Amino acid sequence: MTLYEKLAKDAVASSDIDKSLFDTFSVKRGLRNADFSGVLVGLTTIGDVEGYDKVDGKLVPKDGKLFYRGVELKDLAKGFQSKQRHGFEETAYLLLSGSLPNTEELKAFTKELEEERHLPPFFSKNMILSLRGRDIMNMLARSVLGLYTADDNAEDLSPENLLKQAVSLIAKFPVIVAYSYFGMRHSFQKKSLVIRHPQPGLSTAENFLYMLKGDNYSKLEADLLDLSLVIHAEHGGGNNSSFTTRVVSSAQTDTYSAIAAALGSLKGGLHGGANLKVMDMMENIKANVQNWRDEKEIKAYLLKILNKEAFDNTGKIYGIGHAIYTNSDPRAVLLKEKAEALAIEKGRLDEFHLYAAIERLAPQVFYDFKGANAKVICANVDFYSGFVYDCLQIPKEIYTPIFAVSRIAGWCAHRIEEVTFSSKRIIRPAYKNVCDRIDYIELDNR
Ligand SMILES: CC(=O)SCCNC(=O)CCNC(=O)[C@H](O)C(C)(C)COP(=O)(O)OP(=O)(O)OC[C@H]1O[C@@H](n2cnc3c(N)ncnc32)[C@H](O)[C@@H]1OP(=O)(O)O
Ligand SMILES: O=C([O-])CC(=O)C(=O)O
Repeated sequence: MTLYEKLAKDAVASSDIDKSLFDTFSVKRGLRNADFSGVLVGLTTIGDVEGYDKVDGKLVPKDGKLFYRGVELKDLAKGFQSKQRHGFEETAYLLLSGSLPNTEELKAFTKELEEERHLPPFFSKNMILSLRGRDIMNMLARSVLGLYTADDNAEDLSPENLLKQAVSLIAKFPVIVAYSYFGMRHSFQKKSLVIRHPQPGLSTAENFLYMLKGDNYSKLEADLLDLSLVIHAEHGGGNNSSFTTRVVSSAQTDTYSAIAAALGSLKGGLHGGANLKVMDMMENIKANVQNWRDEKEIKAYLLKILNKEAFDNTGKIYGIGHAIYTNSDPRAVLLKEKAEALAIEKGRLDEFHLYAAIERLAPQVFYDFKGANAKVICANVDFYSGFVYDCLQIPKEIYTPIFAVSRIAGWCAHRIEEVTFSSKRIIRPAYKNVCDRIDYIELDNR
């Protein structure tokens, strides 16, 4: 046995905690109650996620709703779309400040974003030439930590400084992602290094597409990317990356440290990284299901996935299930509409129908698999987003980074709330230790 095989065997054995002890000590696994609702750990005024009603102490599933500072997401989207305007900038303003901007405020905020898009000169050069990386989320996190050095006021926790840092990061994220993508391609795929400077007068979504593809993008693509940025921007305080932001911020550390931690969380396959997992899973399903219209064959394959006999053998159907949503995730509903329109335009309806069949059949297979007490599950935001990006010919490597380009707005709002609110306290829950006490043994006697 090698050293690592031995260490791994011992670590696995000593990490194994009897599941029944969680009940014995009333510990909520994953901070979730037995009825699947989350343990209440904080108060916020930022995002609100509704997925069920509690009636006589029981959860009653319902269609999902999402609110940003009290405004329902679908009303927000309808508002700017009906005026043929991009909405990410006003969404970010709403999340950071607590209210929708008027025309003057939006203009000033947009101008500030425009100015803040430029990376420090030493930084672009260093990042592209030295920051070799195989994963854009990892490169983004390292870049964020690097920006600490470029900020003379990095440790200042005053609300005004936190807001300056927030606007700077919201502006810079798309630039860093685009440059990191080309840097990665250059280093590892021997492709050309393309650096396009952000252009004045373009929205966040347009600038991002411009930096990726030059002028080679359509209005439809820009509108869809803008919508995607709006719907991914915030999801309450309990989602894994926003909670990470709050936990780390509660220690009174700097913005760059907190955001780098949040990026690490979002990258995970059960959180923002699920959009990439969905694409890999769908490739696997497409290759293994002969007849995409045969529901029986699709169900049998989904069951194999749940049984850990197919795809990545984890037993997870990615893009399905949510901590709060039950009947539907409103973001998936919005994306599905767009995915269908795109599929028609791009001649990919067969694929779209396969997605729609999996969205419909996965919950049925899940209930049969789990039995009567299974939680009610539905497609989540990550289910259709990859398909939409693929139709827009956006490279796979930046699916999860696009989530970050958007969610940075929500993270910053949560950080500001956590650092600023008057009843704050460092977040420090308890862990019950269930290890037996043992005597220290001298090295020669072990
Ligand atoms: C932006 C976002 O983060 S959206 C979520 C993106 N993630 C995914 O799509 C990954 C697939 N989905 C999942 O893993 C889960 O549904 C989560 C992590 C999103 C939410 O999990 P929750 O439902 O809150 O909690 P939990 O993971 O305990 O689920 C309850 C049970 O249902 C199972 N389950 C839930 N969703 C799925 C799924 N998609 N596939 C297989 N099993 C699932 C869990 O394994 C768990 O089983 P257990 O009680 O035997 O341990
Ligand atoms: O709320 C969650 O647990 C995950 C999620 O959908 C998000 O962060 O957008």
